[in-house]
Amino acid sequence: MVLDPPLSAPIIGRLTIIGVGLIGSSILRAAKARGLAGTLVAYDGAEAVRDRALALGLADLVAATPERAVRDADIVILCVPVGAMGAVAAAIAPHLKPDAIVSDVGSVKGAVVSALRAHLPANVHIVPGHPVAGTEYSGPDAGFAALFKNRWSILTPPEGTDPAAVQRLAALWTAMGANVETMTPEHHDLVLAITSHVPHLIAYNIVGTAADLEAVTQSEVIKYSAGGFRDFTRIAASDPTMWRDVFLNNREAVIEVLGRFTEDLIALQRAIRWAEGDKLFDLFTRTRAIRRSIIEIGQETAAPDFGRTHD
Ligand SMILES: NC(=O)c1ccc[n+]([C@@H]2O[C@H](COP(=O)([O-])OP(=O)(O)OC[C@H]3O[C@@H](n4cnc5c(N)ncnc54)[C@H](O)[C@@H]3O)[C@@H](O)[C@H]2O)c1
Ligand SMILES: O=C(O)C(=O)C[C@]1(C(=O)O)C=C[C@@H](O)C=C1
Repeated sequence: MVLDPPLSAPIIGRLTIIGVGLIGSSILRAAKARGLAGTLVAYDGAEAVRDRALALGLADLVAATPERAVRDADIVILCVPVGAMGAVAAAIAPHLKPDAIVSDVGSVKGAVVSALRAHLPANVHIVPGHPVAGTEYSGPDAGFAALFKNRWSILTPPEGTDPAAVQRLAALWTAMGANVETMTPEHHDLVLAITSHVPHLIAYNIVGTAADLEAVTQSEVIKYSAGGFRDFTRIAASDPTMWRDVFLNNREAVIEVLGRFTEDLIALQRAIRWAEGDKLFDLFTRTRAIRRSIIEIGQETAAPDFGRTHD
């Protein structure tokens, strides 16, 4: 997957990325590859990450403080774990220029919107976002420029946000290859609970259960994990800080979806207990069709409408 060639002129003057991990470094790489900003600035709370960002040449300036990083920035994107968004917003708030756009890439939106609004001044534009693209790896070495190509980037601007600011951020994501969609934070959090958050919880749980089972020793887990279990271990290798913060900040939607999921699981358990093969066969046929339709439209990250019925 390759990005389009560089633009003839930048579309942003100064772009600042706070948090140079998988997502932050991917934005820097994509922006650099396509020449999207006049000046690229990076800051990370960890000195080792700042040193690595310098060594990798990810930005024109790797700032030593958040204050310095956001000075004169036209767009600032917070790429830190969801639980750190409020503290970062508080640290940069007094140093932002009027009319700057402040965005983020957090996997949860309602809690982040509240955290940003609580700390940022009224003279900046808050346009929260979430690129629905990632991997199980973290850190500045894990990023790559084409991460967002043909993936969704969801923007959740609070009511009353200047449409021109939303448009400028959308243009940045489009230039990085993403397809942009706008929705409310609440809708985002419910959709992502089913398509991303609960699937991760299921993966963490099944791998934990397997590891705890006496009969399945560590070596057997590895030895026989060529099939479906291996896919779960990939997801369950995702960053613990990031995912702790996701679940702590999207509790309501995750608990709602988990309730539905648990009911459906119990129904499957009953079908197995009573040897109701037709029920199992019907569900598996329906889910196979969903997978095939996702592949057909080339959108492996699209949210399927499961349309499950309860008995
Ligand atoms: N990993 C994914 O698949 C994925 C996909 C989409 C969105 N996201 C979201 O993107 C954000 C970043 O995730 P990531 O995978 O890039 O994480 P990461 O662990 O690779 O990088 C996060 C970086 O933030 C830095 N950081 C943490 N607290 C900080 C603070 N207070 N001030 C400055 N820097 C700080 C860390 O040192 C680290 O370098 C999260 O909010 C996550 O929910 C992740
Ligand atoms: O592909 C993966 O490894 C991911 O988990 C990426 C994934 C997802 O669930 O789709 C994870 C969290 C994000 O907020 C967005 C994307």
